[in-house]
Amino acid sequence: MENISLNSNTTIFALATAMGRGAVAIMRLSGPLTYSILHRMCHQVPQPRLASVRKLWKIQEGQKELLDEALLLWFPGPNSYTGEDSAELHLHAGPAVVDAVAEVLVSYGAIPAQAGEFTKRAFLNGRIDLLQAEGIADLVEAETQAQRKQALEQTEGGLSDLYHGWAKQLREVLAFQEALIDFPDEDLPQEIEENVKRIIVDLHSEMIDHLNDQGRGERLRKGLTFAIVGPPNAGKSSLLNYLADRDAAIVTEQAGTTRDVIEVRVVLGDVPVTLVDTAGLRETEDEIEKEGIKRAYKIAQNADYVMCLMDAADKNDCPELSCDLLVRTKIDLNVSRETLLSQSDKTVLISVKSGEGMDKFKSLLIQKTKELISRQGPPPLTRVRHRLGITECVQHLQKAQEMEWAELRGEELRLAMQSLGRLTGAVGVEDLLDTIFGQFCIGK
Ligand SMILES: Nc1nc2c(c(=O)[nH]1)N(C=O)[C@@H](CNc1ccc(C(=O)N[C@@H](CCC(=O)O)C(=O)O)cc1)CN2
Ligand SMILES: Nc1nc2c(ncn2[C@@H]2O[C@H](COP(=O)(O)OP(=O)(O)OP(=O)(O)O)[C@@H](O)[C@H]2O)c(=O)[nH]1
Ligand SMILES: [Mg+2]
Repeated sequence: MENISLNSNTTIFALATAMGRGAVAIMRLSGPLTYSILHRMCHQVPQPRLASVRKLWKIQEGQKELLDEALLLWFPGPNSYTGEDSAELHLHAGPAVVDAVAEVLVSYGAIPAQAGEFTKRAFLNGRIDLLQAEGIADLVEAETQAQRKQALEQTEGGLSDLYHGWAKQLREVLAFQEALIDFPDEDLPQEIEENVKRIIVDLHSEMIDHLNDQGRGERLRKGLTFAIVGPPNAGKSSLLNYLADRDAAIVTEQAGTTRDVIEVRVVLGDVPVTLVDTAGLRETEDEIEKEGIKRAYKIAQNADYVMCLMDAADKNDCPELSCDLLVRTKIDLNVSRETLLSQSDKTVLISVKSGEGMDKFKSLLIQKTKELISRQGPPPLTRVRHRLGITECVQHLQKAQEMEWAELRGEELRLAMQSLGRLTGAVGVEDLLDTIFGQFCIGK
């Protein structure tokens, strides 16, 4: 708790835009010294929330030096992003301008902000909850429209509403529960006891459904991983290069060309996908190749989708049993009748050389990414933190269902509520804050 009260006494600043890029750099300020710093720098502080052009001055030992002509915004607390007195200095983006302004801010008592500190203050001042703060972090990082939508929904409180709704129901159940404790059993209508049990059962199954989502929200947030595995020379690196639209991996006629794991990030069906090319799977005495093959298996194990590539002329079975798709390659060369006939849902035929089958293959991948992240119904959880919290909550509800005594059941319900409270940030989260906000970029 100590550093929380300390935080609000300091005035922090950070560049909110990327350093060294663009025409304008936005310097953000938040904290109690904001007004006096603005006043010292520009003499006439603009009207609240009214963008105004001002000359920015550095005054030292009676010398007055012009630093920049900037657009200023002054947000008196609590009507600001952080809830504190804040300001924005829209500077010319040259690094020398930014450095000179930062130096003056420090000399006037402001300190550089930590990663995520503006948003952390917004949370500590009750303007947003923890789930919304995480949503903002995701929105800042979103690369695709689908990611933007998911992050925005969380920022707007979609997930918070879901968890608050559950917490509210638990509170009501708890109230019934207290009634059961306070009055002798005989006096209470049977229905109350049954009602309590039914609500717990329903909540429990709703949370299980929320957890059983195949990690859709987390997958969309972080992007998917598609592994390309198979025997040597199957055309794995050729396919990677084709999908990446550049020569990311070395391709040769020699079996065993690729040894390292090669990752390329692409966007498929509005989802960021990391394609991973791997060493060809085979028995080998070569130490380097052995290590590459070990890594290939590990990649396949952790991938969201595994494609096994095999030469269409290869009569062997797929060496990676847990693959999701068998891709028969080089169909521009001689292909046996059996191979052509053996096409199934799990098999596609391609040639990166002639382009044959590539459109169908690509649309299949896009369809797959959509399946892996598609959802209906309530907002999905988007982080491991959420998964752990809801799992904890489910465990308490499970115990509550097993309890004979109302007193013990009440305790489990209280613990279940606490798990939800930690997710929204309503209770006991001091220990989490550094982890959560530390992942933000500076200036957020
Ligand atoms: N220049 C700039 N652009 C930005 C932000 C910012 O801080 N500065 N944002 C942030 O990172 C986002 C917008 N979010 C914001 C949310 C609340 C307030 C705010 O000042 N709210 C006050 C006053 C509202 C009003 O003007 O009526 C409030 O809610 O009381 C500002 C930005 C995205 N764009
Ligand atoms: N005719 C034809 N040749 C192909 C096709 N795809 C790949 N090749 C050739 O097959 C050979 C091996 O291709 P790679 O992409 O290096 O195969 P790989 O699976 O990455 O091989 P390793 O890295 O050794 O495991 C190269 O000579 C490619 O030019 C194709 O569709 N048609
Ligand atoms: Mg290769």
